[in-house]
Amino acid sequence: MPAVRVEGLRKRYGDTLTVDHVSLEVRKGEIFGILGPNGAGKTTVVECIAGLRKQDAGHIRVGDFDPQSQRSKVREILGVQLQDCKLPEKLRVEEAIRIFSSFYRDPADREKLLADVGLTDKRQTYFENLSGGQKQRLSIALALVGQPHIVIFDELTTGLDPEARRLVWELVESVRSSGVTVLLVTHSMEEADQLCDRLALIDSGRTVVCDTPANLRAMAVQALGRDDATLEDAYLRLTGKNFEVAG
Ligand SMILES: Nc1ncnc2c1ncn2[C@@H]1O[C@H](COP(=O)(O)OP(=O)(O)OP(=O)(O)O)[C@@H](O)[C@H]1O
Repeated sequence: MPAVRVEGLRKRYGDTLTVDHVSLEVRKGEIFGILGPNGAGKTTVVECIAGLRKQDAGHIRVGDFDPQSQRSKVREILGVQLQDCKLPEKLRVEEAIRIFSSFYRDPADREKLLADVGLTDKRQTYFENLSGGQKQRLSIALALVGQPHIVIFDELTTGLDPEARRLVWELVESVRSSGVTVLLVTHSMEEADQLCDRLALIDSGRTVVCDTPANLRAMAVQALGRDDATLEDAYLRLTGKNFEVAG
């Protein structure tokens, strides 16, 4: 059984069809990327997967469960870090982890979690005084506090400097090594190429292709006759659009 299965997902906001027939399958134990430009509909897809939005059409399964009708079951196996995690400014790191732990029957060990995300020495620090990278590492800890089997990370590294981004990438790798399936939303080609085992390329609310970064690059190499073809070239080839302006 796949970790997550999405078939023919559609979601409309008013008159706009934001997600139009997105289908994808996330295998257990992989880092699966949803890659697309800003506004492509990536967040809407993962919000439907998490049961935070109701789709207009299509089927979603998280493990064996339907996020709409079995939301509490899905909450037991799915951890979510959504874009722009904002906590009260005067909340300390360890208070945030304690509060989130209280939502779960069998929460993770709080000391281990702090150590795993490299925030043990920041436990007494207010949220407002954390750096961007530390805030993102805290948001990863909060997504993992319920010991999920699958975790969604949405735009984890946007705005981080290269060093902070590298630390977050290492953390994502170690989350996967611990046996958790990762569904990663990103608009960074580099991040997708670096971290993901497989990707769904999303363009204007549609899945263009699902494949490994290496296969997508190989496709672009063959199509363009250039050995240095990149994921970006593959995107351009598949959509006819430049990634930066496609959303
Ligand atoms: N609640 C809403 N009501 C109306 N329109 C919305 C709503 N949420 C998102 N949209 C619109 O749907 C489109 C897709 O948004 P979404 O956040 O899913 O895209 P995204 O690919 O995650 O983009 P980004 O990378 O910028 O976060 C955008 O045009 C956005 O403005």
